[in-house]
Amino acid sequence: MTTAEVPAPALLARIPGSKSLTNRAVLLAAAARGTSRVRAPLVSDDTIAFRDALTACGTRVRSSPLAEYWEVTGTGRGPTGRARLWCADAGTAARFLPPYAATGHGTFLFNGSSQLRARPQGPLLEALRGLGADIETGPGDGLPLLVRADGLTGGRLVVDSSLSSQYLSGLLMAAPLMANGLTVRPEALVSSPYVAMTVALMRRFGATVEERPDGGLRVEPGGYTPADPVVEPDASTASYVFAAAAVTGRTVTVPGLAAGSLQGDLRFVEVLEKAGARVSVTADATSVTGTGRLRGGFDVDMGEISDTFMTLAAIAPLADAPITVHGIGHARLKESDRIAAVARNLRACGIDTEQGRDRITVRPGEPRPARIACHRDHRIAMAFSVLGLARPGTVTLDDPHCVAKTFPGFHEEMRRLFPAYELPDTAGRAADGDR
Ligand SMILES: O=C(O)C1=C[C@@H](OP(=O)(O)O)[C@@H](O)[C@H](O)C1
Ligand SMILES: C=C(OP(=O)(O)O)C(=O)O
Repeated sequence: MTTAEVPAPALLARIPGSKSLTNRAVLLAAAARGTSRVRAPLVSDDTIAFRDALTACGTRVRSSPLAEYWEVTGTGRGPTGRARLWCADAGTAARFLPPYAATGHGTFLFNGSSQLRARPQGPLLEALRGLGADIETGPGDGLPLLVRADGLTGGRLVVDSSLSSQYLSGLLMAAPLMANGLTVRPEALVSSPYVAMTVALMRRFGATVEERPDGGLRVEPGGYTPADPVVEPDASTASYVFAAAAVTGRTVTVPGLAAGSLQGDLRFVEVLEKAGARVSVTADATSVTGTGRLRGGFDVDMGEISDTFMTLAAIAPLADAPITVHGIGHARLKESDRIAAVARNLRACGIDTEQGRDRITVRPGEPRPARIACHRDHRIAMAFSVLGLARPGTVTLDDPHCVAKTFPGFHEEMRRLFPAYELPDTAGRAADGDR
């Protein structure tokens, strides 16, 4: 082999913990009687908001000095007393915490940023009211909401899960604290891997959950027992460094994100494989090796892994043929209307796109420099940063700090891995909504 043929060494990415696993683990630990340790938690805006909301209603959480673990002391029941819970931008807080609060006794006022207040809560409220919970809301069906809690007996429910899976996850996690447990069937479930993650973690904390032949789930009463789960690196976050591997022709490895992962978003690597990258998922790590070119000419359903569709869409102009993503209508209801935001930003780069209710097509083209409107959506910022890595000088983010929702050190890690990555101007941060 000549020197020219020696492959560049793999880049080892340091990807912080999963937001979804951290927030589930902290909630289940709060509901368990005794002390749990949540190891390698994500420390970011979303998980700090979630942790602080739980602390506000009486849970003790202590971080080890370097946040290698959070020690959570739970009471074995729902919260008691009066508290205000600030959910910031975190959909998981707004959807997981009200059902937990309703199993307790007291009054709990939930609120969040203007971005979060615009996100729908209707199916969750309907389900909780169907279980007898007393909940007051403002004029819409979102936050703010007041839960006047007096315990829940549980029962049977059908939950509209067409807008978000988080309603079902929230109800499931509260179910072991209901006197008679819960039998629940989702209708039109999106993002189903997150429900599988919920069930797996509930079992880890000692709950009994059975799958029923009609697609429903039966959760037995009896609460939770403490556990010491290790949080995996976040698979949605890893999608940016994997995409970066694909467009730069390098190999990126994420240790700890491996076969048997509880995160559906790890399947994003299969999408990169379609686009021509080489992928390896072993018992210890996942690696993606790119060619520096992207193969297009495919149409892919990303409904179950919709947090990663933008990672693909932002680099899709670099492919040799159009790429269509479908099944992602619910991505319009997240931190931004993500289909519209991606289309508008690509258009600003001179790229031709076409959007439908639940789809987007991106046509090949050479992006021209543009200021990217992040809409305070961490994933818009991170996805377009990968395009900026592939085409230096094209991408300026209007709010580079918004990555802090799930990965405060994103830009620095991209720069460490890829010295050519242009660090954004870090002056200023868009307001995070009126509190
Ligand atoms: O349960 C979870 O942890 C999540 C579920 C998904 O939301 P939807 O179910 O609303 O699609 C995902 O987009 C979000 O980032 C995290
Ligand atoms: C949709 C997201 O977050 P959440 O719903 O948890 O606010 C996300 O992280 O992409």
